[in-house]
Amino acid sequence: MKQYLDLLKHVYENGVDKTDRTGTGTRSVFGYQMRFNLKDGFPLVTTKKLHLRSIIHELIWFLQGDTNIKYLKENGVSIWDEWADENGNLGPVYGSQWRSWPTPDGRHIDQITQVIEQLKKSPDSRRIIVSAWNVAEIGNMALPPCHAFFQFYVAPAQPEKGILKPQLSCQLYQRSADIFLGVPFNIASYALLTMMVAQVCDMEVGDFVHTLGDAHIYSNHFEQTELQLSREPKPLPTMKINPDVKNIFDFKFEDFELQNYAFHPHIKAPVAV
Ligand SMILES: Nc1nc(=O)c2c([nH]1)NC[C@@H]1CN(c3ccc(C(=O)N[C@@H](CCC(=O)O)C(=O)O)cc3)CN21
Ligand SMILES: O=c1ccn([C@H]2C[C@H](O)[C@@H](COP(=O)(O)O)O2)c(=O)[nH]1
Repeated sequence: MKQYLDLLKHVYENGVDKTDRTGTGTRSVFGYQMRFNLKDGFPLVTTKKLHLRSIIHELIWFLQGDTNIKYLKENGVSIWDEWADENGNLGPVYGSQWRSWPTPDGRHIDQITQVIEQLKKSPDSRRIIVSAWNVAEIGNMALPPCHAFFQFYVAPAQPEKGILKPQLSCQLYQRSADIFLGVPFNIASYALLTMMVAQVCDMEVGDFVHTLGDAHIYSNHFEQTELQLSREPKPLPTMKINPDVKNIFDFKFEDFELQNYAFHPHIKAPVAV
């Protein structure tokens, strides 16, 4: 995960100190891009232990179109607790926009189903996009989407190079990035989503391209950042997905198995609310 450590170091050493909505204070740069070839292994940060359980459950929860934290709580995931109302609701956040974006004439668009159909029928399309940034609904969301907009790209098979199937890449635009806590989750989540989409479309994986807007380290994560930068990254683990799942909405927690994850000890950090 050199790419991630390079980002952390770049912002820590070159960012500008800036106030922010949470009142914590950040060091920040505007505009940064990372690229992960998903054939090189599963991009899970190794310089601190990451809680993949939370990441997998959160992704399944998004894909079910769910926006209430009940499912997460039932599965021991607490990362969204601070933002939910007394009934566990977050408003029309990711799951709602991904699966049922409301149209002015009263219909709902399932962007995930549309993207899978596009990938199967017209993989050359330059319009294979999911947007969570629904301007009209932002005011009703507990938090405006951070990972706001993503696009898929298919490179055709190249049998002469031994690439027998089309290769699926995904690029995400993340408008605001909490580099110490959020970004390791976001990288793993979109890497996994790309693998899942590739499997149900019978494609190989290509790259995950991660483009950041305001990329920041909170000032109460500086000590943790120095500790993490002092550590040597370890080889990437491998993610095995149950090959029998052919529908993107059928994936269950048990369908994922992480192998050979070598990591440094977990580093605790407070989340800015
Ligand atoms: N400031 C901030 N950073 C974020 O990354 C973030 C938000 N707010 N608000 C909405 C979601 C919630 N996300 C979160 C929230 C908490 C952790 C966190 O505390 N992670 C710990 C423990 C993980 C666990 O309990 O599974 C970590 O060490 O990674 C991570 C992502 C990502 N988002
Ligand atoms: O998936 C996520 C969700 C949230 N974040 C971070 C980025 C910011 O630190 C906060 C959101 O605050 P805003 O004032 O709305 O930008 O949450 C993340 O990194 N990844």
